[in-house]
Amino acid sequence: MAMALQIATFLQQYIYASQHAIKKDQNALRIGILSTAMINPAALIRPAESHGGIIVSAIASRDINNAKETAHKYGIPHAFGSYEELLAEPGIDAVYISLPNGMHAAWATKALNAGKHVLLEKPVTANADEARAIAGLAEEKGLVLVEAFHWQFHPASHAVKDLVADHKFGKIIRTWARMTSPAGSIPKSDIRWQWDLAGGSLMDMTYVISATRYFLGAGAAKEVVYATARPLQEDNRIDEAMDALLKFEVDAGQVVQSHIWTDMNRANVGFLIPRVWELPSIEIETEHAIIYYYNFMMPHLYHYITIYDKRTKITTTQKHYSGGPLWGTRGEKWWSTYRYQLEAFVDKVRGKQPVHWVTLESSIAQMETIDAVYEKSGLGKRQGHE
Ligand SMILES: NC(=O)C1=CN([C@@H]2O[C@H](COP(=O)(O)OP(=O)(O)OC[C@H]3O[C@@H](n4cnc5c(N)ncnc54)[C@H](OP(=O)(O)O)[C@@H]3O)[C@@H](O)[C@H]2O)C=CC1
Ligand SMILES: O=C1OC[C@@H](O)[C@H](O)[C@H]1O
Repeated sequence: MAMALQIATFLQQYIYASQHAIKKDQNALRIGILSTAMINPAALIRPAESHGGIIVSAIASRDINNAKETAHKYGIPHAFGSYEELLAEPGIDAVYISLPNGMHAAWATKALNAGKHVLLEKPVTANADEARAIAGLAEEKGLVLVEAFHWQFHPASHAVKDLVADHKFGKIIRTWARMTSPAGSIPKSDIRWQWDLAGGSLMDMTYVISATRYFLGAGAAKEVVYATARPLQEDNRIDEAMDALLKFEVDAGQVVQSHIWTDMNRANVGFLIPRVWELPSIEIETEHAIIYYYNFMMPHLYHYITIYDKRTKITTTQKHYSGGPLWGTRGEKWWSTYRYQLEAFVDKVRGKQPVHWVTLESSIAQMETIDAVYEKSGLGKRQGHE
């Protein structure tokens, strides 16, 4: 149901963000966008409307007409017919890269070399070698580079983290995370099905590993016990679905088993009914509780967190659309995950401590885990290109 969530977010953002458009600060950060990707309005353009500290000042496309059309539609002052031209523009402080996965590393490298801070779409690169290279470059240049794991910035995610962080319910025993899209919901021409663009279900639905690692507070998986890919009929190098069992080391040597499952072509019930209820979710079992976070990827639309206490056998439910352990009184109920992310990004570029951050170390561990799953499945690591 990932696409449906995306569409709902577009609507949510359209309604709320444009209603809350505010005047920009004099020294607002100027960000440019590389590509006219579908995700741009939800992830950056709309959220920026309600942030006084950032202006979307340029957009670049391989086709100048697309760039102009998008610029006109969203009131973006400058349009460029190539990504290089935007990067050469001295008035731009940062870029948002929403190119296909396989192009992330090459364009993040060019952007950093051009002196721009980078908000880079997930998955950060095609593989861990590329992630290490761009992380090293960002550090060398002293520029901000971050993987856009928007969901991690939402108050609901912090509330779940808080539930497991201090062993309130004992140690974590196991986790289970899934993300699926109904059969036929992603057109065959989509970048997600293209080997050359580092497509595949685990790459696109990388959230399942991100959520697992975030709640465990773990680095890269210690072991991939098994990884079973269901290859795409038209190209067996692409995983239409991936089912894997991983082992992560947490705390002092304790090992947790984590099941992850992605499916970009999830069979409908009786061939007809898309599983609309199957939103991205994670279950975390601890010694004393089972915690379930429903719709962790886009909690701003709808989510719930249930805590089943094994000792009392009572289930309680929580929802958090604002506030929480990290944001406190900052933020609004209508802020999307992307809006929270943008708040943190602007803070980081401005040298302020963001309430939460996706570190480069974490993005490298994320890609190491993805590489290991692909290797175990027999499909092999993904490759990047320009
Ligand atoms: N954070 C989130 O919630 C989401 C993140 N994503 C991530 O964002 C990225 C973009 O995804 P999505 O919006 O679906 O992408 P789209 O397919 O909509 O757009 C990709 C853009 O990349 C540019 N491009 C450059 N070279 C190519 C090529 N060879 N083939 C296709 N496009 C090319 C095109 O822009 P142009 O022609 O203008 O140059 C195109 O519009 C991915 O990395 C994806 O994982 C996607 C959806 C949600
Ligand atoms: O990041 C994403 O989030 C929403 C999904 O629709 C999409 O496939 C994925 O790229």
